[in-house]
Amino acid sequence: MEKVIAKKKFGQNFLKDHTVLNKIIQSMPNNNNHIVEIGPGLGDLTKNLVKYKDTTAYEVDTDLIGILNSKFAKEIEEKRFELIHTDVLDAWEKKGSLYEGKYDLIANLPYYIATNIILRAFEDVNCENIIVMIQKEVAEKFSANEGDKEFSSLGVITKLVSKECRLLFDVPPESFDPPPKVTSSILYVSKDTNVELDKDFKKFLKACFSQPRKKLSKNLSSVIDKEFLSNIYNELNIKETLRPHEVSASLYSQMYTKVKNGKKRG
Ligand SMILES: C[S@@+](CC[C@H](N)C(=O)[O-])C[C@H]1O[C@@H](n2cnc3c(N)ncnc32)[C@H](O)[C@@H]1O
Repeated sequence: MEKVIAKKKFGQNFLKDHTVLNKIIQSMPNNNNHIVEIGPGLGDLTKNLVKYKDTTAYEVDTDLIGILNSKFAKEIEEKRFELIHTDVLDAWEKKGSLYEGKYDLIANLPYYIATNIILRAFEDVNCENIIVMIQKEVAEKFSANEGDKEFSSLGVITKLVSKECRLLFDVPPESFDPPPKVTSSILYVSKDTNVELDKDFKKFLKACFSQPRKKLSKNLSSVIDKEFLSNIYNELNIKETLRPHEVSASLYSQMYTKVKNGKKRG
């Protein structure tokens, strides 16, 4: 077969390391969920996924569609594999969910939109578990704990929407062809499907973390009345000197509820 030239604009770094592929498969949750893969690429991970479970994959690159259709002709015929040729973010926009039943997202993500994809998967009510390869630095933001210097709005959101979030293992650039410039990590998130975040919560967090090294009270005082803010701090027993990364996800959630209720009244 003709050698495929990886396209930078689609974040194509094909995973070639069999040990890593096996470790991803071994990390799959033991349940009856369908699998959704984003960006099957040349199908190396896909080949392993379809051995275990029915899979739906979304691929944007037209040049890969023919290759995948012939590689997985048997699985497509047997309805164990469905390949959807589209930009996955458009699919979410149009359909709301990537699959009509409960599913786990398992993928080596295109890094240029990895954060967006994970945040979108958090909102997709049918997605229960997420096992994705992303840039290590980004994975550390998602899995950070309060007090860690990496704890940001991504960490707060992840804590609130998940039962568990962990970095499973790191993957060096040499495991890919072509090798990316950075180390990668596998991120595992088990979602708490009962939680739905308020649509304006992200805007509130943006204000909270606008100047991450300043005091949280300073960041909030530019969007909230000082006296109202001081009352919230007193009611929730929050120390005035705390920086944004030192406040727990649950306190952020309680503060947001008070701000929202206060605004409704005011
Ligand atoms: C890092 S590669 C992973 C390829 C393959 N899964 C592997 O592990 O070798 C990312 C894949 O995502 C695809 N991709 C990039 N942007 C996409 C988008 N917006 N929607 C769907 N697929 C996309 C790329 O074409 C590529 O196949």
